Amino acid sequence: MSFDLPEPALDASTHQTLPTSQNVLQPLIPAFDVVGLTFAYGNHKVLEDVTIAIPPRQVTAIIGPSGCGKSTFIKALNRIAELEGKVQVKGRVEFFGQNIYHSRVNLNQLRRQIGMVFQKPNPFTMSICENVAYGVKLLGRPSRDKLDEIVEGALRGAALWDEVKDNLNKSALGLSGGQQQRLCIARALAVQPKILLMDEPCSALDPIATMKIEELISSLRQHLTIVIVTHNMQQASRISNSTAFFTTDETRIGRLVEFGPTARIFMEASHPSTRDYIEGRFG
Ligand SMILES: Nc1ncnc2c1ncn2[C@@H]1O[C@H](COP(=O)(O)OP(=O)(O)OP(=O)(O)O)[C@@H](O)[C@H]1O
Repeated sequence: MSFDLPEPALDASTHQTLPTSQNVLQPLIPAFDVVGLTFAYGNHKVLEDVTIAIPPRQVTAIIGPSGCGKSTFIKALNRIAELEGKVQVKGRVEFFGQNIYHSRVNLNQLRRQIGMVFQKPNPFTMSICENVAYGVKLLGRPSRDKLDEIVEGALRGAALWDEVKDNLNKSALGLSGGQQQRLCIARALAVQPKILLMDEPCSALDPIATMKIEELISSLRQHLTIVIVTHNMQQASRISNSTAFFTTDETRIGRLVEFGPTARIFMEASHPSTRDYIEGRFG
């Protein structure tokens, strides 16, 4: 793994803000500033020279054909890709100004701030309440009342509270697929992340459950930065502010082709391969 710049690992919550004319505090820096990222599992290069600045408090959709490295890209953003084996990383990934590949980065703290929701809902084999409280208890020992408050807040935040409030001690495995996915979102929210990475979170869900997750994403973006991988072009156009199109060629190495406001990417993409992909001509 290569680390470009030696610098202290700071707490990302210390990033600077400035008041705007509307007197609203706006972050000055991207949520993720990725420069020249090249990523390999062992010697298998999957991404090359990806440069992208992901805006804060927006939804960014990552689209592209199967195998172009979309999941790998988001798993490189919270360094969970390396849990799957040896990886090689070149380039720079800054999270609110911190180089996350610096050797002194606290990975637990990093991953707490960058939550992740996967394709298949993966609730733990425990009660609904224990699922949401799980990460909170790992971080400290809140009082019972505080924990109850956090669990309720996270379940409300994930638009699940009304459906489960009378069954908090029942097994999470008894929930429907869509409810399980919202429970996983609640579990991620409970530790107050700054970012939510979502890897095709609706691909295992029916249209109604998908609609609920999309509504949830739209409400969460007021407070959170969301990066979502999706194969569903309509979903990307409905819920995202910005879209990044990745693709690969005969080398099987993924590259970022184009990134910009979703409306522009969908209406007048600059690159022919982006237009071909969006219009369903390949992928
Ligand atoms: N843990 C891993 N070890 C080795 N190779 C991997 C690993 N995970 C993914 N790959 C390889 O990396 C490449 C990109 O995979 P990735 O899942 O990131 O693509 P993707 O665009 O998300 O694909 P899909 O849309 O099909 O989910 C593929 O060739 C895949 O086989």
